Amino acid sequence: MGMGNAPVLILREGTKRDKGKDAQFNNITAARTIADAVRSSLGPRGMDKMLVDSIGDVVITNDGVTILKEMDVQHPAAKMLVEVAKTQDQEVGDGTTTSVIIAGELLKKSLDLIDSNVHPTIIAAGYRLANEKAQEILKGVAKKVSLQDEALLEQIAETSMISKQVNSSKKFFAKMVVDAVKTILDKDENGKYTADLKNIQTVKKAGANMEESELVKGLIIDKEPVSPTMPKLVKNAKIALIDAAFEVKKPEIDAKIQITDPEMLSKFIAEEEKTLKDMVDAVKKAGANVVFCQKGIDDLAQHFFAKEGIYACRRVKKSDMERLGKSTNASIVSKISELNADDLGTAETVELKFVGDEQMTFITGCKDPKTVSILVRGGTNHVADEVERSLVDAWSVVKVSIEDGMIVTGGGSTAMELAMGVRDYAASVGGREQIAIEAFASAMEIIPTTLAENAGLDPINMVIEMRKQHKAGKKYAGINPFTGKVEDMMDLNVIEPIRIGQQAISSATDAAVMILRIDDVIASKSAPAPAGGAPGMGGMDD
Ligand SMILES: Nc1ncnc2c1ncn2[C@@H]1O[C@H](COP(=O)(O)OP(=O)(O)O)[C@@H](O)[C@H]1O
Ligand SMILES: [Mg+2]
Repeated sequence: MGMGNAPVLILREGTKRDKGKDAQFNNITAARTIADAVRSSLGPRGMDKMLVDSIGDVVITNDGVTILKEMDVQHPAAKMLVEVAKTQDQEVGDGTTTSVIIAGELLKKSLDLIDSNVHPTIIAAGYRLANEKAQEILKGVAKKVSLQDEALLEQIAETSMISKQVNSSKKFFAKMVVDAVKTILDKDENGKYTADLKNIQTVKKAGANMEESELVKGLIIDKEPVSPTMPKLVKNAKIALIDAAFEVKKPEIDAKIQITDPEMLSKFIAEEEKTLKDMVDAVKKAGANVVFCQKGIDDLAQHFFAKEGIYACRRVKKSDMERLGKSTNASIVSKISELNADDLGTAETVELKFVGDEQMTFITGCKDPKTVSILVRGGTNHVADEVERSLVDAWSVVKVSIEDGMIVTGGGSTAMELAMGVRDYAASVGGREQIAIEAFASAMEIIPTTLAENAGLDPINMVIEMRKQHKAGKKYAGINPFTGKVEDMMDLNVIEPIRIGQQAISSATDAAVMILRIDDVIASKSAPAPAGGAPGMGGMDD
């Protein structure tokens, strides 16, 4: 046989290749599996999921991004949907389930179109146009919110907590969260507010009712002073941050010290004592009455500190040291003898307080008050963890509402406005994209549909009723999962920051378009098997 007829192998043997509709079908199916996994957790009547990892640790949550992070997703297209949730989490902090459900629905609709021979690039183009229109409509239906609308801001925080275990205490936490965000707020040159959420710290401790959680305007350090004879409360604290040990350096391994007579021994001990005394004196001379040390504090040094009435903690975490530095305006010093008054930070009080049966150090009245700590309580560790996750959602929505100054109503009401607006727009575009834009419009209805489903309602009837009311101009009509009726979400105070929808729709569109445009999947032998590939089929020596 002549060379010209031999097949040219450009891919390694064992490479799996899916082309054309097969590739699209597989990718879309895998991505939709992800959306289906989180669907039942959407909304106030959504269910929680219990996730058990390979070593048996349990997480109970209905937070979309947490569910997806815990699932060990392998398929590349499915991973893109996990990315959608992560982006939503980073950019907004809430709406992760929503974003994934929308992406899944856009893909589902596109599969129908592909089946009826609409080319994926046309679908992608239509989705992009529809997304732009949707963003415009969102701004049109949004209402303004300002920093002074405290009740409204609390309402936004409450909406984000309705579907969580913290629901029964949402009023309590909403007040706390709005207070926290307002405290850390910054204003830039243009008068625009920004909130850096890194300035909110949480300290978790199980063993108490969640309403015993506490907002502290300052810092909580999970440490107690090294000696019980030290003061429990220091007012007008002058704080030294030391990144060095209050210990005498042990001699090198091979340097033996020969002690030949008792006089020499006592001299040696006296010297060690003097070194430690000098260290403590250096702190005292600088004027400090509180010391946070990142390293160890020798017993004798502890004794000297206690005698001077200095509050000293050892082995403080580096991240805590940095936070302390920032909020008390102290510099971290790594040479004790060089510590001076300028390096010290200040706070009105440093106090040892009981949290459950443990004691922690509370630093309040700081120089820069733009740091707050929330002491998170819950009956068990699982509850405390879920309280913390809910607080993160809540302060995130308050933050973005203040930053953007715009809100929309939830319960599927805004999604329905988008569905109707985008559908109208489709007709005006015409051409081959029209059908894709219409599909995008219908995909928006997945939000009220899922909310209805999760509340045990008939989704079709509910959506028809909503369409009717929206056509009649009731743009806040949405699903009330508690009464099972279509009601005015503005009246019910179901309010969300506009950024949830903006981000969810644009990243869902991006992901859908990206997945749609793939028509060739080339997986090397070692790559994880795409959906459908049976695992464990390889030989023993694989
Ligand atoms: N009281 C309520 N009535 C109707 N819908 C609500 C209510 N509270 C929240 N929702 C809706 O629930 C959805 C959010 O559910 P959630 O489980 O928090 O998912 P996500 O991860 O997307 O934030 C939003 O569509 C929101 O409008
Ligand atoms: Mg939410």
